[in-house]
Amino acid sequence: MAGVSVPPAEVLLSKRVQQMVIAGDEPLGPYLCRNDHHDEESTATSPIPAVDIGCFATGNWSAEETEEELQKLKSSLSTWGCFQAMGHGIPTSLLYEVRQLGREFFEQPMEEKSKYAKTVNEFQGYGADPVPEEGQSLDWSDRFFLELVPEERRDYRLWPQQPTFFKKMLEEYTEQMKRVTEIVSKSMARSLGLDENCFLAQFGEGAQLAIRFNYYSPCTRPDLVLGLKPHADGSGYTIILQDEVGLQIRKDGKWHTAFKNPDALLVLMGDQMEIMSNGVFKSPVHRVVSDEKRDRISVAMFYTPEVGKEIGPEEGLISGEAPRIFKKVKDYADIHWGYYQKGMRALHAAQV
Ligand SMILES: O=C(O)CCC(=O)C(=O)O
Ligand SMILES: [Fe+2]
Repeated sequence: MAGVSVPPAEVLLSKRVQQMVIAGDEPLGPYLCRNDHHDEESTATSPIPAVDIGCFATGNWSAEETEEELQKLKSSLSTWGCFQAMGHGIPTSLLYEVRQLGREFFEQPMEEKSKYAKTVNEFQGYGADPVPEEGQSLDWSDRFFLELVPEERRDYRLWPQQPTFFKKMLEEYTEQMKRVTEIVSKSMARSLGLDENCFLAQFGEGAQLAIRFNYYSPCTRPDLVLGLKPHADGSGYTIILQDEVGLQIRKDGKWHTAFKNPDALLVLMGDQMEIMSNGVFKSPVHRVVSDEKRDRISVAMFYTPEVGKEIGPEEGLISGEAPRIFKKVKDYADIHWGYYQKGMRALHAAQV
């Protein structure tokens, strides 16, 4: 577009996407990242498998039924790299309230949200990702990111005063997530025939939980932007709560839309679970598409090994037929971040 000057990413990122949409601004420059007309044809609609994790927690199920769910879990994680967790025991009302908490936060006036704003290079707080490397695209979304566990990593100055029940609700959800991560980590180990505590031991006593509320504004040109660019997570795994469709998972060369299921938690493997499972579980590439009319909230809980803790493939998964494919690594999330900012995956950095 001759004659149209595009501000640099730093300048664009000084404004929130939500503000731009309210002001009627069109996306421009690095926000324009889609040129994949052909990929519309390759969007598929097969549902992500659902696994009833209640059977791993209660002991009320028969051995056959439990084995069947374990097999489903293993098969979903080695093909899709994710599954919809049902039977998690979190009341539907709490899931609704957590999503609502996100909505209410973003619906506040800018002056209120700005009290929790992060600077460009920080992670915790309200804003967008730090400025990516030259030539990388920007996401058509706003975020609010908080570290939750271990508690000493919390920065309470960034915990909103409004809505007033924010702190209570977040603490309640954190407790539920600790419980769910324990069930999921143990079940994943059992599904691979390993000692049920092996992944928990790798995550360590100081395993981290961090939450990201993602707000995806509508966009007049959803064909040109993405709410979140294609990426794989650097976490151990991520537990996603969503209210509307928009998330897509890459599998077999196609984008698969994750249907909305307000009662389910979408459990998605990050690169570190791919490493610990020696490649048996896949860390899937995923993205979020924008909608012309509708906004969307998602709440992602990142579960990541303790800071400074070395992780690596479980020995029990390595054999003559299944040689080690990953090295031991530590603070992989930082390695991941370096590549993410270049628009690249990081997993190769952990390969032997
Ligand atoms: O919004 C979503 O559903 C996915 C969010 C996500 O992939 C992330 O925060 O890493
Ligand atoms: Fe993600």
